[in-house]
Amino acid sequence: MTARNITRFWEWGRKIICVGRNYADHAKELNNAIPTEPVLFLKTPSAYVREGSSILVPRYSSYLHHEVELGVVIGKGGTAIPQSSAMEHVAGYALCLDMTARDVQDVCKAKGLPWTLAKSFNTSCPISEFIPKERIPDPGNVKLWLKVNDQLRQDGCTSQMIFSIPFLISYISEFITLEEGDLILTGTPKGVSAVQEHDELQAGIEDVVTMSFRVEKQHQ
Ligand SMILES: O=C([O-])CC(=O)C(=O)O
Ligand SMILES: [Mg+2]
Repeated sequence: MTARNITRFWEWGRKIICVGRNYADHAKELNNAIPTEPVLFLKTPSAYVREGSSILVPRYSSYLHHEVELGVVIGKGGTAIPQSSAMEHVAGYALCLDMTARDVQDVCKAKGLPWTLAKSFNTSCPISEFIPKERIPDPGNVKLWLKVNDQLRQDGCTSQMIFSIPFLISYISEFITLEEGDLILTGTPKGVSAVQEHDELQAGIEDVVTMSFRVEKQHQ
C-alpha cells in the first residue's frame, strides 16, 4: 500500500468540520447573535469540488450564497488537543467556499432543524490546491477575498475571527477526534450574497492562492 499524500486530502474521505458565525460582521449581516462558543456543523466529503468542475445550484434552492473561508488541513490527529500545541497538528491550508442554500437554511433555522441540505449538498465545498503550512506563517492574519463576475463581494481578514485557529482545533477535538486529512472551515467574513447559473466566482488568499469556479444548474 502506498502512503497517502496530504496534498490530495480531499480524496481521503475525511470529515469537513465547519465553524459558523466566527466573524462578528457576518453574524450581524444575517441578524445572528455573536456566539460565545463556536457554532459547529459538518459537510460530507461528497461536498468537495475542485477547480475545473462547476458549483451546482441544488434543484431545491433558489438562493445559493457564497461564503469564502480559510480551511485548515489537519496533518496529525488527536483528541483534546491543548491550544498550546494545536498548530503542530496542522499540515497546511486550503482556500474554501462554504456554499450555502440560504433559503433552505432559513427554513431549517425557523423550524429548529439541522442544516444538512443547506450546507452539505454535492459541490457545496469548492477548494483550492493544498497550501503547505510554511506558505502561511501567520494564518491569523491573512486577507481573503471573493468576486462574483469581477465584482468584489467579500474582502476580510482572518484577524477578525472571534475564535482563533488554535482555539478551534482545541475546542473541536475535545468532542470530535481530529484525524489526518480532516478539514476545518473557519467561518466567513461579511459580504455573502447570492449567485446564479453562469456566474463566475473568483476567490483568493492575498499573495498566496487564487481559484475560480463557474456556477451551473444541477441537471436531472
Ligand atoms: O451559514 C452561516 O452564516 C454560518 C457560517 O457558515 C459562517 O458564518 O461561515
Ligand atoms: Mg460558513
